[in-house]
Amino acid sequence: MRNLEDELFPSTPGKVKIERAHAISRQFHRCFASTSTMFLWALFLIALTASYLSFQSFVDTSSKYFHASWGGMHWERQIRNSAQPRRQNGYSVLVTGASGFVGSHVSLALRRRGDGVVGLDNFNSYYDPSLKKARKALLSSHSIFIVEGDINDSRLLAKLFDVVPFTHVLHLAAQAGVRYAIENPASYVHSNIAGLVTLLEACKSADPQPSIVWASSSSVYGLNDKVPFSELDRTDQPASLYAATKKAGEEITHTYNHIYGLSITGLRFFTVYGPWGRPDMAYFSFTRNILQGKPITVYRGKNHVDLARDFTYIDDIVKGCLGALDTAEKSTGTGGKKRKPAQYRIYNLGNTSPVTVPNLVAILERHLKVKAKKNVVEMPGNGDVPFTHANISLARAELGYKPTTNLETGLKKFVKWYLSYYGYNPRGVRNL
Ligand SMILES: O=C(O)[C@H]1O[C@H](OP(=O)(O)OP(=O)(O)OC[C@H]2O[C@@H](n3ccc(=O)[nH]c3=O)[C@H](O)[C@@H]2O)[C@H](O)[C@@H](O)[C@H]1O
Repeated sequence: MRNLEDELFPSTPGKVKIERAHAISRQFHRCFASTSTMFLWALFLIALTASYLSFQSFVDTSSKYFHASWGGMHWERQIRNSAQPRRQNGYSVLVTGASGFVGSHVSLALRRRGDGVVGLDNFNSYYDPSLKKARKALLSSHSIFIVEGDINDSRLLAKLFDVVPFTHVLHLAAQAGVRYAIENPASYVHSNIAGLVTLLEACKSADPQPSIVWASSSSVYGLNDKVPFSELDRTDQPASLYAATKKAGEEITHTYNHIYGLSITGLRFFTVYGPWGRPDMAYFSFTRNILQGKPITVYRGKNHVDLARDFTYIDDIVKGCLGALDTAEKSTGTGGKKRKPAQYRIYNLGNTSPVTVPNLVAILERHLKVKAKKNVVEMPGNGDVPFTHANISLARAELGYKPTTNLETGLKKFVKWYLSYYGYNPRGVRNL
């Protein structure tokens, strides 16, 4: 039988062979000893790495739930202060999307008349978050505190309702934009459906339950061609996923009203524009491009028919929101159970005088004193509808809603704001 020695030194003779074999054996044991030490070290390192990784995942998971940006006594004090009404029988309103266009305007209006306001906004990057931060700074200079968080965060919502017995929720947080839904459909489901349900769940469990006023959209009329659009018209032919999620929101809110007794008012906004507006909207991006000398794309409908919108000025929309809050009845549920039927309403908030897109451009050219480079193209089939036109009889009768600003005047105010905010900076970036 061949031994190790023979294997290693097949030709080594006698004693030398034996001594060398011992030496080899010592080496082998040393080597084996060092191998097992290495093995132990390796085991130790693996264990260390594994515990580090699981610690990391614990930190990641916990940070989801114990987010550093909210919680703590100081934070709660800020929330309570901000929610405190400064007038008799004033409201405590939770405004979602408070750093958004409509949200920031209504928050300021509520604060000015002495209501308490707490904002909630996730500051997402759908459009320049620095504009949202600037709106937040404006609100904060009026003692309005905005929580940075998402409406899908049920723990955060529960905490907010724990800290403040909100009388009202003005729900304006949403994924806006009709055409962007083609690019990012999931974000519409996330914010306009999942987020809405999370918020309603929190409202239903809150004690007391708040009254809810929320932003639906003129887009729910979709392919409806009966003008002007009335709340009684059909809304089952959406032309975009955005419209479909807003319509779904109307059905979802109805369910929560029916089962849990939440008082709910949906407002169908018609193409809202004005100072501090949304850079993704046509009037805003046209202004930027015209000032930069860049071409603008003007969509045109079938048979060369111009597209038209019932453009509605922000101050009119603010009055409509306040009218809805002021006429909202209390929710009727408690402990998650309805005690009696609660109010459920839907209103158009439009201007009632549609203007074509080429006309919008002509007004901007006049106010900016610059001629636009127009690129007129067929309307792509990406969710647009040819026209919108609101019948506002119901809102007028029940909310006292009465729009007073036409597009000419409203755009003048917008341009004035645009130039003061961005300056004449041709890159459309804010001068600080
Ligand atoms: O009422 C609503 O519920 C919605 O209003 C708004 O949608 P819209 O009415 O589509 O406004 P907006 O994009 O300003 O386009 C205006 C017009 O310019 C045309 N348009 C647009 C872009 C362009 O590059 N060229 C162009 O011709 C375009 O074809 C259209 O005819 C909100 O964005 C939306 O979030 C929702 O609130």
